[in-house]
Amino acid sequence: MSDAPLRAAGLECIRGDRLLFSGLNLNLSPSQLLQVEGANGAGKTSLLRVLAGLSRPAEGEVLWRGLDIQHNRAAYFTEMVYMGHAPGLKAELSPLENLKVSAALREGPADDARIEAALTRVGLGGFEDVPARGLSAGQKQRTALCRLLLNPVPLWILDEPFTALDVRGITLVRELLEAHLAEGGMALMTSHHALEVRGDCRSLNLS
Ligand SMILES: Nc1ncnc2c1ncn2[C@@H]1O[C@H](COP(=O)(O)OP(=O)(O)OP(=O)(O)O)[C@@H](O)[C@H]1O
Repeated sequence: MSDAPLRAAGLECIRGDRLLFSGLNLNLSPSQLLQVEGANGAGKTSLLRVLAGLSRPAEGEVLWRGLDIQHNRAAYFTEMVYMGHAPGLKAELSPLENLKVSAALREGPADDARIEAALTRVGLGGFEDVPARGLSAGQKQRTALCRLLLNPVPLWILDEPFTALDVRGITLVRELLEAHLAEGGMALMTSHHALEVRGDCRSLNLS
């Protein structure tokens, strides 16, 4: 049996009256990236939500370090970050405030200097105090990416992380992924962009 930290076996997913996939197995080991590919509507987001423990499969199980994530959600959520389609920011709060709130919800109060350094790293120096409703789509996405820097966890699950990003933003995500893999992290990702990431990269096609 594989000793990969993330293992899924026999996954089946049905949305409405459509069977999206069945009998799906996957493993993810340290320093690996798995890119989930497929046409619009193939079930990529549905699969990522199941792997993140946000929805339940019709059949099968997802194991994290050998334990079913549905029965060990609290432990799983301390070791995994999920970034969905939407950046998930409160419109009236600034990037600094949004990140303080999300850090406080996860690992306790965060220090401003660390958050400001992360915002600078993602190219948002000078925008720390602008309410999120006044940011562009790409700037909101960059704010969301800061969560990866501020909350170092082994597993990233990223649904379309390049949404709204310009060329430099796409390079930034690639660099973050490469550093994460080099440190032994794991990542699952969907993307319609072809992306060359240095490291152990695999793909799973749902079409
Ligand atoms: N809440 C829902 N209720 C019913 N069907 C849904 C729901 N959400 C998604 N679906 C259906 O499930 C299928 C897969 O959707 P999903 O979002 O997983 O696809 P995707 O591969 O991520 O697509 P895209 O590339 O467009 O983001 C689609 O046919 C969609 O219509």
